[in-house]
Amino acid sequence: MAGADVILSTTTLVDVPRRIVSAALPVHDFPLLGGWFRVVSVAVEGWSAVAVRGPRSFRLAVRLTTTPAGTDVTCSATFRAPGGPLAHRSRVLSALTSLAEGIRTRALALAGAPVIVGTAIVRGRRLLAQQRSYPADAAGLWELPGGRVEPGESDADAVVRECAEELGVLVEVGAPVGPDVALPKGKLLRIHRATIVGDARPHPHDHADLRWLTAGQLGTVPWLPADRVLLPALRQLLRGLP
Ligand SMILES: Nc1nc2c([nH]c(=O)n2[C@H]2C[C@H](O)[C@@H](COP(=O)(O)OP(=O)(O)OP(=O)(O)O)O2)c(=O)[nH]1
Repeated sequence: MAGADVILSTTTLVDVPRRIVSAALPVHDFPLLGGWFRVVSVAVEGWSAVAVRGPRSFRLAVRLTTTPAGTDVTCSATFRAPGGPLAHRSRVLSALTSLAEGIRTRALALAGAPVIVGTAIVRGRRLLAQQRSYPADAAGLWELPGGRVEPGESDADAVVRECAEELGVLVEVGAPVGPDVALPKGKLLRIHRATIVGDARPHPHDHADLRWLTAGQLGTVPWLPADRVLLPALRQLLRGLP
């Protein structure tokens, strides 16, 4: 018997801004309900994953909604239940609750995390990427200009300072791009859009190379792992430019 599609969901309030809760969503394959799930999209508004091993025809989605008290995390599952809608209800609901609890715990930890700002500098429908020269495990990989937000600085102050130090240019800082992304050692990566003031040319002060990449070229360089999560948002940014 094929059974009907069943949708179950739970909502949990997390007292943390949505941009930070989005960094708490799993981005690698993870186990749930006796199987493994693969993340297929991550955005500030939420996330979706499909079963790749175990419970086939199973989709999970997390929707993040800003509320006056923080962020509502709604976890939902869509699946085929051969025994009818009630057959797996309590097991699925408890898995959704544990998914939400994991997100909540990580989001609360990330709320106090040091922020690393990255800068999406765009010019003529191209994005400026830079190649790291150190440490050994990151040398040769690509990232966006930026660095740690120092005590007392705003994100925008840190973007301006880092772009001056790393590239020798003055930038005008715009809105955040894509979701925040959790980094190793409990840090948080947040990308801001920016444009170079005037027609100054950036020079790599402590990086191996710089490149201006079109949306179609973004996948042609090896990025740091966290930046790979951001490629869809960066592509969308470039494709949406006038
Ligand atoms: N600037 C930047 N850092 C990134 C990106 N993606 C990513 O994972 N990171 C990581 C690499 C580093 O571990 C960390 C940046 O921290 P940092 O600025 O304090 O450290 P750093 O290694 O560049 O060294 P330094 O400035 O202390 O010399 O963030 C990105 O796109 N831009």
